[in-house]
Amino acid sequence: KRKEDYKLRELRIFLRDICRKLASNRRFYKFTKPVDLEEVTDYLDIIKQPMDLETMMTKVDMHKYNCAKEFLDDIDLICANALEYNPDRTSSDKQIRHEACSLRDHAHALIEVEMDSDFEIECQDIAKRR
Ligand SMILES: Cc1noc(C)c1-c1cc(NS(=O)(=O)c2ccccc2)cc(C(=O)O)c1
Repeated sequence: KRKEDYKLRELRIFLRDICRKLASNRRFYKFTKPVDLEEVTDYLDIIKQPMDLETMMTKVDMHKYNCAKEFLDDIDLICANALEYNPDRTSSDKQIRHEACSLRDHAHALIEVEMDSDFEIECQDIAKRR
């Protein structure tokens, strides 16, 4: 195995831990699974690229993320989807928008604190080459 394959394995171990922490926070419950298209029947009319934390965990296992930035892009997608699908002044829409912004900020903060910045730079260089 190449040296960079060991780096990417270390990245996967790190991202699984981040994903687990986010998915186990009760505040982010609505983002843990794909939106149920039987329950939310017009979801795909409005949201063209659904995303959720379970799907992200699968993407980690399938080596889809080569750096933390790519992982955070999917977190930002979860948040953007929730803001787009739930835009109204109702309390339920406001609540899910608040939860979505909290998920986004928590994820960025967790990675900022726990990730060595040089390691992320090395991963982003690998990502560019792939
Ligand atoms: C996410 C999301 N984005 O737009 C909307 C609207 C939601 C969303 C989706 C669901 N129901 S769900 O079956 O798709 C589901 C349940 C548990 C975990 C993950 C998804 C419930 C709620 C709610 O407010 O209770 C909100």
